[in-house]
Amino acid sequence: MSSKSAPSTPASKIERTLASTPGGSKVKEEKIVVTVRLRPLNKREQSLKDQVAWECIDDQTIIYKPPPQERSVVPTSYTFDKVFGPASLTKNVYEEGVKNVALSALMGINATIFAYGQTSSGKTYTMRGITENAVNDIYKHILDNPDRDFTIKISGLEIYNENVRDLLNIDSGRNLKLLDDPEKGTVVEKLVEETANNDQHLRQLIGICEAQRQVGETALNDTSSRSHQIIRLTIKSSLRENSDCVRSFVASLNFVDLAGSERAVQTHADGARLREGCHINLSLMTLTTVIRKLSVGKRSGHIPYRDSKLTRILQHSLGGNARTAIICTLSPAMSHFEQSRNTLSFATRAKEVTNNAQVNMFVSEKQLVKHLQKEVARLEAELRTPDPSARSDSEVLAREKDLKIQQMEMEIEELKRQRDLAQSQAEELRRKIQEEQLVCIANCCFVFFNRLQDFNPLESPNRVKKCLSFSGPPSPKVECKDLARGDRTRNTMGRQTMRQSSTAPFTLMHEIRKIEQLQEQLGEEANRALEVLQKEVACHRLGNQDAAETIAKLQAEIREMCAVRSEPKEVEVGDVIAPHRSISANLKEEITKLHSQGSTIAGLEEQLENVQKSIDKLVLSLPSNQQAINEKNPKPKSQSKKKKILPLASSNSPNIQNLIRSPCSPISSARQVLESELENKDPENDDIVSVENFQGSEKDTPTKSEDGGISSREGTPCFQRSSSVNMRKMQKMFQNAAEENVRSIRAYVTELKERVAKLQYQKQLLVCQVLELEANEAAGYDIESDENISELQDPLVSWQVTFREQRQQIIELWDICQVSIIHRTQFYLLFKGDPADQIYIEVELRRLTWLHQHFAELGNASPAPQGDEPVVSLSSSIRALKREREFLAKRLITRLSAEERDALYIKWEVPLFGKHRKLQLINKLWVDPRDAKHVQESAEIVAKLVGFCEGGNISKEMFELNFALPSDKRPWAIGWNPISNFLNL
Ligand SMILES: Nc1ncnc2c1ncn2[C@@H]1O[C@H](COP(=O)(O)OP(=O)(O)OP(=O)(O)O)[C@@H](O)[C@H]1O
Repeated sequence: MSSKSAPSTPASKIERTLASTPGGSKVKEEKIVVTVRLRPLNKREQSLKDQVAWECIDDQTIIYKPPPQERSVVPTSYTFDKVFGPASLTKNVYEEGVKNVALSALMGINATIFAYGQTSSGKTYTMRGITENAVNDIYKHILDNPDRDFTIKISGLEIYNENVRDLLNIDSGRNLKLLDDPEKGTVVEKLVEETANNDQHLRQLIGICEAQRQVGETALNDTSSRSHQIIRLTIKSSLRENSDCVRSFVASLNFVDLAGSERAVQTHADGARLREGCHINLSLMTLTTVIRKLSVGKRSGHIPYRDSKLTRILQHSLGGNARTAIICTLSPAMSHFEQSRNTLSFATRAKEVTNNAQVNMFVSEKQLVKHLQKEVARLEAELRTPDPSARSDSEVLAREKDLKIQQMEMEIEELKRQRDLAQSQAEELRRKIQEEQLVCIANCCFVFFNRLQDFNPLESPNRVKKCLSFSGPPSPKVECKDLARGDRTRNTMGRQTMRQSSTAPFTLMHEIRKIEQLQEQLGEEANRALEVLQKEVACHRLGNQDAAETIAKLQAEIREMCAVRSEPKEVEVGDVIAPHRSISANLKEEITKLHSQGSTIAGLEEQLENVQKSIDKLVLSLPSNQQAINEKNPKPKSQSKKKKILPLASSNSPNIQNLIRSPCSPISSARQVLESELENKDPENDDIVSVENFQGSEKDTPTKSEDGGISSREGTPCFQRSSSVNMRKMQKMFQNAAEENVRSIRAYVTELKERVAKLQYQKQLLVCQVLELEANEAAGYDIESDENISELQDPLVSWQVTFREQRQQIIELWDICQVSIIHRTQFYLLFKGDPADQIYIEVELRRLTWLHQHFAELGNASPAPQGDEPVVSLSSSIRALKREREFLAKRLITRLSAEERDALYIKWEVPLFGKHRKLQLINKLWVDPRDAKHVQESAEIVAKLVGFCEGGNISKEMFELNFALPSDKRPWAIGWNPISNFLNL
């Protein structure tokens, strides 16, 4: 903004939040400005001789003044941006508390001022004065800034019983819809917006809005506002004519007068007033939740703006693109202490909410057209008088770009030239080496030829041929022994042979024979090396003894398990009800069967554990792991050498083959690759292996010749390169395949475990049924005529309906039987009506029914302990539940922040500063089984305290273990008789 247009009003003070140049729209984070206003005691309060509970001790602190009889309570103080005592004027509240925020709207920043507080605390009284003062200042600013053109529009709405009504068009009687606009956010459809011609007109329109608002009489306020009122001014401003600036400011300024939070008991509300009160409290609760969530950071999860129309409309003002000021109004009366403290808690949290206000600018079409016309005129003038020095920026840029491209092209050319030069140099070098080798061979032949001529001219052609057959080619791989001593030898060859020219013919013959012999040896050596290599490859293919044995064991175990697994299939879900008929005939037999099933399942789990161990062993025996182990625990040299050469030493175990044949195993393909690699091996490579072996093998393929240069294969770089690359590749392939197998077996084992868990549950259900039947038989009840069972078997009964009914029964039985609230929470959060939950719901309902009967039979009597069995009685359950609540109360400290705790105290109406408030809160959880919301919220709190989340760290299969004693690892193995074992909580 130019200095010319800078506001001369105190609004200039708010530059800290402004993007003060029209060119930028910087976002600035800023906390909500929170002030508190304490009104004087009103006539009603005075007449009731109500005491003053609050005092503003300075301009930022308000404290609670406990009555003399409450000496023990430490005075509590709250600090805010500003606090205003009973004697303060609304003008002061405006000037010191909200003016800066309100006038931001004049410079394109959205602003919202709202009043929050209990009914009759002075919200309307304060907001009227604030609006009046703001209007005055807005028009003062307009007067002070004649260079800018301002447009002010006004709209007014109220949210009454969750309906949005247009206060400037009340006759329409419409409930206005809220629409989502991608740019503007929530928009109220068809809301009338009037343009204010001047300040008087604006005041008049505001007056209309206030007059149309729903007001009613309550015990606390003769003119109680029964709706939330939002008066919105939209302020646009742009620089007047002759300005180059095309951008204009636009912002909205909201004055929000909320309906007061109220207690029906205090307002004596009934009928329509009570209904209004409910809506008011509900939307204020959403506002409180939004503020609470925003106060712990915007990333604290979902912010429920959409839960009420109020928060939806005010979304920008709550943590969004706006500056916001909240005035919290308080009654000083002791009788309103609780409500006042709730207001202060709200204010405390609101202080932590951060907004991201930015300057909102728009380009007016009129201004834009004007600007473009000017620009066109300037360009036309430029074209008429071309001036090279006045080139446009884009031309300069294009030129720079062209220059850069040219430069890069030149660099590429230079690089190409250098590359060609290097290639020709390399070519030249290669050619020279070949020439040198040819000279060397020619010399050699010349000497032989001369010698043979000396010896026997008639035989010479054959001899020459033979000599050339091994010394001729330039390749170094077939150089004869004398020639193979290296470059040095090769270079001096000519001189040596010249010196030998006088050697006797038989010496020469001997030389030739020796070379022939060496050639033969070379062939043999190559063959031997190949054999060793093939053996090694074969050994690798077969795997090592340990792994093979493990795999054999593993397979035997899996086979055994498969056999065991088929047995419990008799107890499938569909069969659960079936035993009823036979049970009534022969209960004993069924019970024995169940008992044996228990041990079968136990056996199955043991088997599973064995398999798991075997898998772990197998994983350990894999080459990479083995190598890691060897590195960790070095073995004696001979052993480690064996491992190194044969990491998967020979074994004829068929098991590995079985494993390899497993459909998910890639090892079969790995094997094919292996074989094809050997079969298709390039003969050239054979040569390389043999020659290099010839050059350096001694340990594994010793030769007779000491001076033959044949040494150990180990440590020969070329050998390692050619064979160990393949070995590593093979090991890797085997390892991958084995790991793949292990993974598939693990998945299989997990699946089996899940089946075991399910069987266990089914067994529990069966046991419950048996007990029920036993009890019914004892009572002479005819099982066949049991309607409940026939209903259970009726496939037409909708599961969802049944689920809801049964879950409600369960919740009520939990309450009656004083069941652990952690257990309730887990169960409640886990089983939400999925058809697969049927069995769990069934079991829970049956065991609770049994428990209920059991408690009823016991009455107040303390049951005698049966051996080691824990005694279950209602009183023991109550005691256990009490301990659990105490435990959870302690967890409130560690699991929740102070703010979260305070929010809960407020929500659950626990005095914020009361004694034992943590326990008080926990004692309020899970106490109303008929209130679904209460149950849900109780479960959420307990879940948070014990640290489990839905779909997270608890699973249905795990859940069943909660029926068992913590010390009991295999609940099904105990047998059904002491049912209290798994009913114990
Ligand atoms: N600071 C104050 N000084 C003097 N009187 C006040 C002050 N605040 C409020 N009052 C008086 O208290 C009464 C209730 O105030 P008001 O209607 O503004 O409360 P409210 O919070 O808007 O109530 P509701 O939520 O029920 O609408 C009014 O008669 C008002 O004049």
